[in-house]
Amino acid sequence: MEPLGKLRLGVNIDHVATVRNARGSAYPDPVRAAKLAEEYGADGITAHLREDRRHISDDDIARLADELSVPLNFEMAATPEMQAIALRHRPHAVCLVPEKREERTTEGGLEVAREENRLAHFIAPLADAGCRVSIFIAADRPQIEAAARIGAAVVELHTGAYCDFHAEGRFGERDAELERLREMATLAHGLGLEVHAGHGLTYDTVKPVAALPEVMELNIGHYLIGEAIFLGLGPAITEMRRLMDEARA
Ligand SMILES: CC(=O)[C@@H](O)[C@H](O)COP(=O)(O)O
Ligand SMILES: NCC(=O)COP(=O)(O)O
Repeated sequence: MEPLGKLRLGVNIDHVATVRNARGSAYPDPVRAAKLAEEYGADGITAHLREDRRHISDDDIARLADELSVPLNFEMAATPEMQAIALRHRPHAVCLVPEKREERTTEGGLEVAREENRLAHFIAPLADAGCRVSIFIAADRPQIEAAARIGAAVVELHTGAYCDFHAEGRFGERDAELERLREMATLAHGLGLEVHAGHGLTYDTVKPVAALPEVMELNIGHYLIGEAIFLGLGPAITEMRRLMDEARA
């Protein structure tokens, strides 16, 4: 299958806020980073307002919603508090993610199959408000089928396991996970869902995911913010963009 179009890069700026919050200072400002990312070709900005506010703050979301020129992808847990915040700011996209307070980072995808009824009601007002509803999801058939049934517009496939296997040198398991991502991207696209992917992607792992023809957007943050220490944020994004384009050519 031919690639379905230009692969968009969403830059996640959460971990600029992590550095800021380590000192309780006003800097570095994630909104400034988002604007720089825009200048360097980010097609969108992703920010995750965690329930514990460990990085992005409510004020960051308000400013991002007001000040960005590219679409904001607002990641949040499926809670009434977060729904109210999303309805106040009406970002371009709302991506529902699973959250556990004790986790270091997002573990696995959202449980949709067992919560179909609740989630169908939860996303309806968001869609009515004009937000594209996305579900951060494991590469798992029943979950993807349930996401389609509840009327989500987008699924974002969790690439964390694929990246972890690569980092640990478990290449057989990495390749099996990539195959699962490939099959589930095809399934999701066939069900009418737009397919995104992200979590843990690096210069070493991005190309095989970028080459999946149904994937329309990658959301990448933690690695880019780390590379920004060495290269600067703009050049770090430029290099990621180059690798994505190379994989897609
Ligand atoms: C859902 C997702 O993959 C990102 O939001 C990522 O989780 C960044 O935030 P954390 O590093 O706090 O998990
Ligand atoms: N949804 C994934 C995302 O926004 C970025 O994840 P990461 O690159 O910070 O792991």
